[in-house]
Amino acid sequence: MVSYVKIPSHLKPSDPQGPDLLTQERNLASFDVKELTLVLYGIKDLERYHTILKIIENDPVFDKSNIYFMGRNELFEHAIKKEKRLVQLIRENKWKVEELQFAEWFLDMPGPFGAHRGMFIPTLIGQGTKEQKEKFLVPALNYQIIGCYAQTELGHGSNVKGLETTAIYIPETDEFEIHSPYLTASKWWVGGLGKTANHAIVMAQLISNGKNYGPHPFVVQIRDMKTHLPLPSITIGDIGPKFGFNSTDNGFILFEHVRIPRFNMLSKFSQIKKGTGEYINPPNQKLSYGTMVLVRAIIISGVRVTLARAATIAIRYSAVRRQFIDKDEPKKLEDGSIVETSILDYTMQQYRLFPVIAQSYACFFTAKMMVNLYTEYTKQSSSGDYSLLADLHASSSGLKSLTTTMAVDSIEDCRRACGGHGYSSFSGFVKFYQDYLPNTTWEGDNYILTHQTARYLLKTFRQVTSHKNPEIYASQSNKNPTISYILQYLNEPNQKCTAITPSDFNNHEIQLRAFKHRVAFLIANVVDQIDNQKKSWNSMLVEINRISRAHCQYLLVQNFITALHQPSEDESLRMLHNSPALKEVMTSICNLFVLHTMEKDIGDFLESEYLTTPQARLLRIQVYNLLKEIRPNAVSLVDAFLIPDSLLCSALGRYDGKVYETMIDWASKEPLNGMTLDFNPNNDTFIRKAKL
Ligand SMILES: CCCCCCC/C=C/C(=O)SCCNC(=O)CCNC(=O)[C@H](O)C(C)(C)COP(=O)(O)OP(=O)(O)OC[C@H]1O[C@@H](n2cnc3c(N)ncnc32)[C@H](O)[C@@H]1OP(=O)(O)O
Ligand SMILES: Cc1cc2nc3c(=O)[nH]c(=O)nc-3n(C[C@H](O)[C@H](O)[C@H](O)COP(=O)(O)OP(=O)(O)OC[C@H]3O[C@@H](n4cnc5c(N)ncnc54)[C@H](O)[C@@H]3O)c2cc1C
Repeated sequence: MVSYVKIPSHLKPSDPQGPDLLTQERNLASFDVKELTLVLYGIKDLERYHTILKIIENDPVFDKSNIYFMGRNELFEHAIKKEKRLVQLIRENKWKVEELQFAEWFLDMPGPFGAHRGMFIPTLIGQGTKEQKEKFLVPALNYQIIGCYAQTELGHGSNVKGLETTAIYIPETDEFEIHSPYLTASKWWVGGLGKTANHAIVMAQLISNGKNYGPHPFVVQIRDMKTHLPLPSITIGDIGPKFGFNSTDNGFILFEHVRIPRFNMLSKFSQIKKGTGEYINPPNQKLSYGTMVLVRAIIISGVRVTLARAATIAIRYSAVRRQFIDKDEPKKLEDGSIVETSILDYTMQQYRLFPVIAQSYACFFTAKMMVNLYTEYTKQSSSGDYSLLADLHASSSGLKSLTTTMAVDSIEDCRRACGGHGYSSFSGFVKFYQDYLPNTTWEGDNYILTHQTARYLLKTFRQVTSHKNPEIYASQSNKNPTISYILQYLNEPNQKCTAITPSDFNNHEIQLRAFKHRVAFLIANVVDQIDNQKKSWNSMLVEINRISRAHCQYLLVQNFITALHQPSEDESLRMLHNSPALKEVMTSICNLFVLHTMEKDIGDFLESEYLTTPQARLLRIQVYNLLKEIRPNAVSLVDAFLIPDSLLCSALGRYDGKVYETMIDWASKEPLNGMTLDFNPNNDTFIRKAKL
């Protein structure tokens, strides 16, 4: 890239300690960073990581050095080129899902084929029959057709039952007619639809013999395979500029009595019989919403690396950045000279940033739990047993909501913790934040999703408490955390915390009891208000949100603690258990996650009367103690995430700590620096290219 500004050569490094500060930090670690990285990735995935990274970093098509200077059209073109190159690489290297996951992560750009891979293909896999897979999935996997997932409409998103697009069965021709009766029925927001896709999975109200059977998925070809123009009676467009995600062509589509063969209704679970139009019921009414459950689970698995990326930038920058001389504890160099204090040494900075590291590790263990639950469900459902679906839907909804909200809040906290430079695109936060933000809205708005989790919790509470002998559920409490805490609460509704010193709060039994008691107390309260005081659902929505949050925080806490203590077959967990140094640092991180989470929501714990006010003060002191304990390991804990510089794309978070050199180098490449302003008012051009 061209530099438009020549940087004077006389400059000495302004802070000779700068990059060295990171080396000094790394020397403080109490554990082996490589060992922790291995725990996080596992041996096989770490090999994959290095193989794929090398390919991506050495390919000029994936070069990101110009990315912060691109406008919408350039971004889109760049993304299309990347997608095409990625397809070539998939073919050349025969990449499977495992490799592709790394490639997509390193590419770091929402692209026009994202919905094809993330939603179109999974829906065909999950909901198509064998014949439908042959017809649509095989060409989709070969990129001969490119698809998108068209569910949301201009007028309805969350309320899927309220969708207005119809698919009416026409027995005479054995076809469906796809139609958008109102402007508000226009499909909207659909990723890859605006310019790229030639097929769509359209969620539409299935109507046969005059009866509406609710939203079902239909495969609809939308563009001509040769000209790429929209097919007759179909109107398509891009929805315009957005907060972020501008490298993707989110689109809209309207149908005017478009006919498709009956074959195109995805029919693994429910079918329409030829000629009669008879509807065959699915084994579970919500199976047509299956893609959403899968994608929510995938989103939860991705939160760990999002938090890790934000923490890496902010922690490394905070170690390098210095402001003020600490009057009480001035920092002295070996030669006795006094230097400004690294901002990572300020306790407020630690309080803002260390919990983000802890959140990332907490999400790592919960992602494992989510994958296990999903795998178990897939296994059972393949033999017709859908009994785990309700549990899976409840935990994936609530955890998607909690963890993605946590992630966007933490990216912003980390950005602000970098002061003014955090506001520059060169920080690596701006595009990253903009592109991540829709995770709180898509696949279910984060507030709406908590209703689903709460419904399940209230139902379970009512079921257990209405039984003459609730203990009959005890045998299920090992597998079902909700039943476990409800039973504990029923047995001991006035449980009290036994901590008398700050360090007592490191006791994992005390921590678990606190979270169990709090969530059961909150559920009991909501049940009482709805069932006995006859409060409406709407009047309880804030409490509904609170119980989903409390439940999911408990899941995160429980999964972390279990991972530290329970013997496991899991390769990563065995490595963790076998290393005393790793176990020690992970225990501190776990304690910080648990106690910081409690402290943030201390009102709930006090209200449930598990804690007293003096105990809340002790807890806070223990949070401060943990910050001090973690401080020497902070940089190494983020190094262990192994987020490559090419992905971070951050002047502040680089591994070598060369923050200031990079800031001025990148600024010199700003194209505006290649222009001169022409102030002659009689000229109709105000800006012209400078002669370099
Ligand atoms: C890999 C990354 C790729 C990223 C690309 C992402 C691009 C973005 C794509 C999209 O955003 S696609 C559009 C996604 N849209 C949504 O997620 C819409 C959100 N809304 C819903 O999911 C649902 O409508 C609702 C909010 C869950 C409500 O549904 P409904 O009104 O039908 O249900 P209820 O009456 O509340 O409940 C009925 C019953 O069904 C259960 N249930 C609801 N959903 C599911 C489900 N998905 N799976 C299983 N069960 C479900 C619900 O719990 C109720 O059960 P009971 O309480 O009656 O037992
Ligand atoms: C970048 C991006 C990409 C997307 N990609 C796709 C795609 O590929 N395919 C697709 O089909 N969709 C896609 N979507 C759409 C997305 O799934 C929806 O935006 C999402 O489901 C939320 O629906 P909505 O926008 O209609 O919000 P609304 O449902 O209108 O919600 C608006 C607000 O009202 C509140 N609210 C609504 N109902 C209630 C209630 N009952 N109680 C309390 N509060 C309520 C919500 O909490 C929210 O704050 C995408 C969205 C974005 C931003």
